[in-house]
Amino acid sequence: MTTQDKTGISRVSFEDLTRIVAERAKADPSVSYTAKLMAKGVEVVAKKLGEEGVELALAAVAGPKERVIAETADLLYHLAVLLAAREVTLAEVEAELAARTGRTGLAEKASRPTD
Ligand SMILES: N=c1c2ncn([C@@H]3O[C@H](COP(=O)(O)OP(=O)(O)OP(=O)(O)O)[C@@H](O)[C@H]3O)c2ncn1[C@@H]1O[C@H](COP(=O)(O)O)[C@@H](O)[C@H]1O
Repeated sequence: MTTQDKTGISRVSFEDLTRIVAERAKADPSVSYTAKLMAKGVEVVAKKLGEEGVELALAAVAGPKERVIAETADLLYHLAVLLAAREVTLAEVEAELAARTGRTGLAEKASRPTD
């Protein structure tokens, strides 16, 4: 699920991360942080997501770019865990995003050839 771009940099997409998290949620909590966190229940998962959000906000205001990147990765991971805990699929979120894009008409503009 890790891919490499043209410059050889390894990447994991958010979509792939949600798949990894969904898979690890079924693992033994003694070997998987994901399974251990999910076993604590949605309240703990939600609290963790809130903490990571605050950490990213603080880094954005006063931290170096590397810290913002690291805190964003933490936030995205914990968001993936929260979605798994609430059995929300990324496809459902993407459909909501598409509906919003449709409301602004930007989807039509993006696909229309330039004048
Ligand atoms: N992306 C992540 C990821 N980001 C952060 N973390 C963990 O999130 C935890 C939270 O960081 P904290 O500094 O708050 O740590 P902590 O105080 O020990 O955590 P708590 O006791 O408060 O829960 C750390 O233990 C990190 O290891 C992650 N754990 C897992 N993943 C991904 O999930 C996959 C599966 O992981 P396992 O479930 O552990 O197999 C991995 O291959 C990764 O791709």
